[in-house]
Amino acid sequence: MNEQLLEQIKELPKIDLHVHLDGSVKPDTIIELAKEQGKPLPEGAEGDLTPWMQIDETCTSLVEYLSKFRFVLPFMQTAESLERIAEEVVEQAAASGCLYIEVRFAPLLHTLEGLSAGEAILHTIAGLQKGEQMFGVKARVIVICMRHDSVERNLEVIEAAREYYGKGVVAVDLAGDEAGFPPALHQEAFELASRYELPITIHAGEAGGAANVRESITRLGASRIGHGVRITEDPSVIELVRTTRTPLEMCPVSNIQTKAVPGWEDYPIRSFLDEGILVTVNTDNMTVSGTTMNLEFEMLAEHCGFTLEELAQLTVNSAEAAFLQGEEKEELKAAVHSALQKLGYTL
Ligand SMILES: O=c1[nH]cnc2c1ncn2[C@H]1C[C@H](O)[C@@H](CO)O1
Ligand SMILES: [Zn+2]
Repeated sequence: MNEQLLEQIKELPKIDLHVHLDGSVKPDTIIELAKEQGKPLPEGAEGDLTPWMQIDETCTSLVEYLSKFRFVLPFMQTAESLERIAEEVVEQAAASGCLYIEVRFAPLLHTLEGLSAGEAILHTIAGLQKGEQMFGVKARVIVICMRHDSVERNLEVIEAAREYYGKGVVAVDLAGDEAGFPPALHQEAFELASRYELPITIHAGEAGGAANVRESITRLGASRIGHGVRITEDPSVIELVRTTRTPLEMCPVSNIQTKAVPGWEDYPIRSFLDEGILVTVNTDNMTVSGTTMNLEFEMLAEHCGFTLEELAQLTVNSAEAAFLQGEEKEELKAAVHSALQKLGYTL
């Protein structure tokens, strides 16, 4: 690929609106946490843990992809581990030139050793704040309800999210096995979120069809959609997403790995842009997917022919889609325009 473009991509500011905390743990950190916490690593897991934590090209589905998360969760049950991992996510985002990130995680996955959902949120926010100070990347939390959890458990998650809304938390989400658990199962939890005026994003149209995207917008009150690649299956859902200006948090490398799309030649991002959809590009899981924001942009340049200006436009879209106040969004957009200008381009 064009060497100059590769260099310029590194200089471009980025925004990652869809990155999971537990999918973005540095392998060496798990080795250290295992020692500190006196927990054994599974038999055979020695040296570089990357193969244990990263999906490979043989992955056939989202369910298989999700199996990778089981490895890290036992080491993410303490205040210290959540703070450290959150801080290190900010560090990794800084290395890709991110200005702003929204880091998501499911508090109930971190309550196996006594932390409450609220405490898990508190310590994740603390880690992000430390990262923000150290690495200069603004960082906020999106609180996840898991699809396999009961309505009662997820109502608890919404209550905990509300407690920290405006104090580090910016929104709530629904994640996990989309094919096995349709959006309607969680209507009650998201009705509560709407009553509390918590912004909502929902994973949909990844391992499930376009109808899930429609349901997430019309029944669960989503104002953003995680992935959404499969809206290609229904022109009326494309129209809904377009006319409601619902941003799509696309995660190209992850979408190829989970087989949400068959391959790069079918990746619909350019057609979505042409149709006037507010598209954003994100990592999903830096470790599980073996990706970074720089790599996502490189892939788009290589496989979808994106120019530097088009990539910068994606970051402007992300600023627009961010769960931030208007003024903060304008600041981010101005930073993108000025960085692009320094590189000799304008939008
Ligand atoms: O791409 C995804 N789709 C649905 N669920 C996901 C994806 N990436 C991660 N998750 C799940 C697994 C994690 O344990 C959970 C909380 O971050 O969210
Ligand atoms: Zn995700």
